[in-house]
Amino acid sequence: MNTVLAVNNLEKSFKDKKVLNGITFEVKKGEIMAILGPNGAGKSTTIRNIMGIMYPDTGSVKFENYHDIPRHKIGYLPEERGLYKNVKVMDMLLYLAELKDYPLKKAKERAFAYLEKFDLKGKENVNLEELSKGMNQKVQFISSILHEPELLILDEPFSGLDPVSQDIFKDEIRSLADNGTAILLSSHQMNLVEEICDRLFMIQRGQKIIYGTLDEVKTEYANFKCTIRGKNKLADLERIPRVQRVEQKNDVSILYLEKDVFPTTWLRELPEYLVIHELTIDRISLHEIFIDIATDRNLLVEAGEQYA
Ligand SMILES: Nc1ncnc2c1ncn2[C@@H]1O[C@H](COP(=O)(O)OP(=O)(O)OP(=O)(O)O)[C@@H](O)[C@H]1O
Repeated sequence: MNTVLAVNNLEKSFKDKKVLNGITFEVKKGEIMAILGPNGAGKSTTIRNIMGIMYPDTGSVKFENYHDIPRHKIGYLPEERGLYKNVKVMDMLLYLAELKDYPLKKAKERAFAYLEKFDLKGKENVNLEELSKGMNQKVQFISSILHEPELLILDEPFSGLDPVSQDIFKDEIRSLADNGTAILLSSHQMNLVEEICDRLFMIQRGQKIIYGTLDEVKTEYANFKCTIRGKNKLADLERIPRVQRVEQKNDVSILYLEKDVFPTTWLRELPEYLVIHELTIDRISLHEIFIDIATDRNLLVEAGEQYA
């Protein structure tokens, strides 16, 4: 797959506070890459450096086949919403497409089609300030894709959307990638990230923590967890070999297992005194990996794991 965007070793400080420290990753044609991290990790700063809204102290941002940032080839949904107010929906869409040198006739056709797709048919002549927050977000999203960008950067595209709209966004983002658009997306909704992303780049305090395909990350970092329904003493569960920690709520206990546990071997060796009404074994979710990192519980490190 062709690399569309290459971010290399970005460093950025505000006064004497370093907020980006060696950020390096690529976004390839046709893939959805998620940039993840706790609040204040440096995601928006990374995106702003890519967009040329601010400049890094060192490091580079390179676009395939371009020396400078090809603004007409990029679509950008910023974290800040509702940038325009007293403007009609269609006027704003066409104005922004024109700024990207996109043919007017084609822009208009695409705008009508997208408004219909996003359940905004008939809103062409409504002022943006009269639309709900979610509707505004849909219009802003349409404006970021109307000119058929090669690279689409979405900062928190799902925030504030109801589940139906989230699904519409999700399907559209997936279909854009399937048609070749390179997509960089920041989001805190780990379930959605897990559903649509091909690769992810997780940062904390401006530094890389995890970088790889969703499958690689899950296999590498998502240890198994065993959920048992049945009344058991915490101390008994904690004594079971290869159990890293236990969380209990009423009769349900979740046993987080160490890395490289083989579930079949581990299950065979469970002590007979355990009360088990139900038992399931799964890999921990991206959400749990994220929480480990964001809360500095960081079991990955405690387990002696090397970062990717
Ligand atoms: N213009 C600025 N001046 C000073 N500090 C800044 C500026 N912009 C961002 N920062 C700081 O840089 C750090 C990273 O901020 P950034 O907005 O990139 O985080 P983020 O990962 O996007 O967070 P969130 O998930 O909350 O949106 C934070 O500590 C923030 O306070």
